[in-house]
Amino acid sequence: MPTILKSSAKRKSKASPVSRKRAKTVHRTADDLPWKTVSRPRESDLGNGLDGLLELEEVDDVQVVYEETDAGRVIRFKVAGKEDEENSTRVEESVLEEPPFDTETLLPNWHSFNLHPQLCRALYSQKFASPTPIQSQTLPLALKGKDIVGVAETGSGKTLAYGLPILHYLLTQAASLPSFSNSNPRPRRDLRALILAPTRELALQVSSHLNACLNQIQLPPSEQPPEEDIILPNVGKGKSKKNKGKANADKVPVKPKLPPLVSVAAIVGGMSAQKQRRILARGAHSRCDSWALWDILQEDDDLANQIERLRFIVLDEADRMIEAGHFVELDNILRLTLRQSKDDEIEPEPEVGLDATEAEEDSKEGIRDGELQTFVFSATFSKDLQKNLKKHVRLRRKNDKPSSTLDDLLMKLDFRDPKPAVVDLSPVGGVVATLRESKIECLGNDKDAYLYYFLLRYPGRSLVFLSSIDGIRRLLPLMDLLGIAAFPLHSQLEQRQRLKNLDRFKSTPRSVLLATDVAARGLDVPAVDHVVHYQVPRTADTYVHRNGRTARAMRRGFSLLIVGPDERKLVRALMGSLTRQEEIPEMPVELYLLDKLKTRIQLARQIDVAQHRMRKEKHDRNWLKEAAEAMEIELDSDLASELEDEEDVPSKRKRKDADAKTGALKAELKQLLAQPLVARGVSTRYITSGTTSIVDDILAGEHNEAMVGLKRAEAGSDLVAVKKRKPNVKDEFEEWTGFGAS
Ligand SMILES: Nc1ncnc2c1ncn2[C@@H]1O[C@H](COP(=O)(O)OP(=O)(O)OP(=O)(O)O)[C@@H](O)[C@H]1O
Repeated sequence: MPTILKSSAKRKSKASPVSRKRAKTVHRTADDLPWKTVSRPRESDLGNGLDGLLELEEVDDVQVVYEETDAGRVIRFKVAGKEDEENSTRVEESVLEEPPFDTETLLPNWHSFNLHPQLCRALYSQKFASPTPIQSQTLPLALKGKDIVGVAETGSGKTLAYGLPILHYLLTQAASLPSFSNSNPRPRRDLRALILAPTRELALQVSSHLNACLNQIQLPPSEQPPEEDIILPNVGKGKSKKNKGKANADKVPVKPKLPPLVSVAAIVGGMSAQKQRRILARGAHSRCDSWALWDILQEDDDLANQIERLRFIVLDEADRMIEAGHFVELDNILRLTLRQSKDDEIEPEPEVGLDATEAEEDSKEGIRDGELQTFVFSATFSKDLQKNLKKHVRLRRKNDKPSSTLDDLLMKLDFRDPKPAVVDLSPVGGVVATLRESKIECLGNDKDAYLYYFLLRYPGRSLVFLSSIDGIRRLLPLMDLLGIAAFPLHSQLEQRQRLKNLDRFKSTPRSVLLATDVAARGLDVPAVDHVVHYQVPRTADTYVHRNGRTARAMRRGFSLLIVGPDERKLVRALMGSLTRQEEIPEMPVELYLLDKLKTRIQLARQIDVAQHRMRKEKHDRNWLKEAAEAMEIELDSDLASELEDEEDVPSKRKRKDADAKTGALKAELKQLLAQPLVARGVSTRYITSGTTSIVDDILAGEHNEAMVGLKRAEAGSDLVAVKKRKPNVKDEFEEWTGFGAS
């Protein structure tokens, strides 16, 4: 039995003796009863997964009443108060007795926005004392109905910048809906807001971020579900004759739970289509969707109609959407949001600049009541694009061609606001102030050793970006053999596995996520210490977004570029594209230790190759037999004996030899891993002697555990001084436009 404490039950237990006394009997569903976990002595811990048997729950002050109804004998649960119904007050009224949320005192920095008190309560409980700059600049505009194009650095709180105005609107609207009553259960809610995100993880993350605000919501008395009793199967013996032949009381369903006031759901690919339809059928107010939505829309006319009546549409990481190559689906969804009457072509407006006076102009207009409001957010929008957006915003499309550029895409958006506000808070050079960048230049073949060195030298949570899935598949077993906790994340993993790996990464403080750029955008893992670019990214935007997985919400972060000889030009071009004046500093490396690590890596590679060969041989031997078994056919006797022959004595011996060789390599690696890595000049025999004394560091707890003789240090604290870039090199940068970089 799950422990579900509905808000009213919670309040009841907290209520003072006076309000308890005044509380009246309230009917609850079995799940809604105020269950409490039964405490038990520690000795009773059975272990072995049997604990679940002992997770008992109990409930107090509940009266079980049997009642004869037309449907037969039913059980009703009554959460009893002290007084009878006539001279009592509804327990929910204790809500009214609670002081309303005092935003002015508790959240003075949010007060001026006049957000719904329930949202303020949620912000307060999440300890969001002040709005971030993008939130404080966009909120007033959004709340007065402006369409917004928002650009701000990674990790700066863009989700709530668009999420809060949506939730505020929906909560305010919900308050004006008719209240519950037995005769008026809340009707199924329409879809009011659609948030499109480029990756599944991002869609799920946005959904949980917004739900974190909704989870705090306490319903006012008028919005509490009607007092409905749960009808459970008839357990009594005496079924009245009268009811025989009528609807079988045993099958009387439990009344469905009423949906919450506002809900957010994620529709993502890789989830069962049935489950997604169920989510939609329940009627979520607002949801974070991705491409999977289009599949459902094609079969659901009702939902398609709801899209036409949306109140909000959001494109999160809009520039990535066009890269992801899903123009067709996106176009189709956006086309549904067009209003027929507005679909006519409108002459382009004269071009206007993006100066301060314009921002003032922007704030004058807005959408009309009930119209669709559009938010487009990203950390990277080119200035050109913003200008084009301004210039063409009123040029509604007549052409039905799919979008291929961000300009096209934005033009597909049916901005109702004649002058959408562009709020551009992108940092100079594209990098947040709390991020430290560095690079290592090395031979391509040495990248593994440098990565390994970095992970040991600066233990923490590191997100390593690779440009290919094959690269991840190669690196993963090496990490495993070297004893480093590493998890993969790429598009060829099943969705469940992707989420599981992400969770493992989040919950393992010293771990590595080996990811493709599927993880570059939007992912909010608060404690990522380092981002490593195993390969130099192909565009400046990708560099910015990858780096944005660390140094989020004003925390410190570090990024490392591992640059092969053939990538140096690319790095220069990247810096030019970001209009950087200074070179990225070099990360210092103890080359003496690096050589030792190379030996380990070499061994790990040999083991991996040997294991791979063995697996492949086994697979080749077995596949025909397995295929035959799967198809339930018998192999031709000649073929069968041929396969048997392959199992002859010499090949068995060969396999045994190979096994032994791999075992020996593994033992050697194990021995190497067990030996401490000792920095040059350190005596391990007499730890107080040598050129570097390690005793003091050990006593002060400042030593690096994996590398004896090196102090524990934060990545970036020991970077080599930065050189100014040469002017002639700068010219070369400026010519480069990146590989599809905006
Ligand atoms: N007002 C606030 N005060 C403190 N923290 C906040 C506030 N608003 C949001 N955050 C936190 O900041 C973190 C980053 O927020 P969010 O994911 O919205 O950033 P973002 O700008 O969308 O980043 P990206 O561009 O990488 O997608 C989140 O963990 C969020 O909970």
